[in-house]
Amino acid sequence: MSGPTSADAAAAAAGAAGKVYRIGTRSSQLAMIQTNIVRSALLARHPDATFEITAMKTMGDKDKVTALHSFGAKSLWTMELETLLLDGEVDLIVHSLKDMPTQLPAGCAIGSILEREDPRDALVMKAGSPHRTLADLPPGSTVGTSSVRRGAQILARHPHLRLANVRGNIDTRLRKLDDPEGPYECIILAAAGLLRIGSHHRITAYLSAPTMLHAVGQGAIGIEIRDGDADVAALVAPLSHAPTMTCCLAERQLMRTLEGGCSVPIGVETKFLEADPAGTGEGDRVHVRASVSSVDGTRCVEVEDTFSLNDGGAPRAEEVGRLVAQRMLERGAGVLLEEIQKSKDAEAEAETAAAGEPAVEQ
Ligand SMILES: NCc1[nH]cc(CCC(=O)O)c1CC(=O)O
Repeated sequence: MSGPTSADAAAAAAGAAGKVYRIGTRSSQLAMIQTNIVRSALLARHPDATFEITAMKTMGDKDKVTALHSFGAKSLWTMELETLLLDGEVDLIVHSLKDMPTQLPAGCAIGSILEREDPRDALVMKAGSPHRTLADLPPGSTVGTSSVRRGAQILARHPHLRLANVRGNIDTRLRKLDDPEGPYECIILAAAGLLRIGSHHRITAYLSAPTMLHAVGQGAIGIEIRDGDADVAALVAPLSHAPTMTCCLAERQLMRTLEGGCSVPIGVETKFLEADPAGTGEGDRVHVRASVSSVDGTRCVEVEDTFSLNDGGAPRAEEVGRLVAQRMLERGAGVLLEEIQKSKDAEAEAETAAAGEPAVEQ
């Protein structure tokens, strides 16, 4: 993704005055907060333009979904908004990058990736729980998560714990957690969501490598635009945060290469390492740690390395993601992915029969 030139930016700034831009978003609390972050940033740059918000419930927000896999589970959060985008009903969409499929529909593109909030997962204990860590929990305690990635990593280190699905938006999940009649002793949520909705006080502990690698794109906000819409591209490009963009493009390419589109236990941790200002000759680098686990957590392929970026921009970031994925495949990740695909196919069949709920959480 090449940044706009200053001439482009100036043209866009001049061109935006008096215009009305429509921003599409989900209507959840977190989605609205993230959309307002984007709207404020745009308004600060273009005080003479108008930015309207079109909020909707997507299929993923609704509790029951019939035959979900026929749509590809991953697009449940984005598909209807993308239809509005392609129809010209909205001009840009604000998403949690984590919820954006790695393959966007034809005609759609990522216009910007904003600076990442804390990408780690967070452990949240039930209100009043005396426990502070997963290791503290008595055998058989129930951890609420619908994410196969989180579940696999928990079972790998804490096979004495039990997993149970918990669905809904963040506040719904917190409510289900605190229900005295409820089954959960704790739940795992993205720290970013809790921080953004102002619920940092609910974070009992941050989870990170080697215990828990986070989801691809977690904690970052992505802006989706129409491919080739130069006006909107120039409008949103300055909102991008280059280090976040590098890390997230690498993570997304890793996932794409592994073809782990939806509900596959791929965990990552990516750190942008800025060039040493003392001038050791080393340019910017990126440190990547990534894993694929079996769903029960008993097997895992992990790769960790540091890569030079050499000012290679988006193509280099994606090359790094591809390299890490290839190393993972060389070390046997393909077998794990195949197994997971098989069990997902079987699950999808059962779900069609039962018109069950989606398991799309990353
Ligand atoms: N589909 C759920 C979702 N999508 C984005 C976030 C949190 C914010 C983020 O990861 O950027 C969450 C909730 C969660 O995983 O706890």
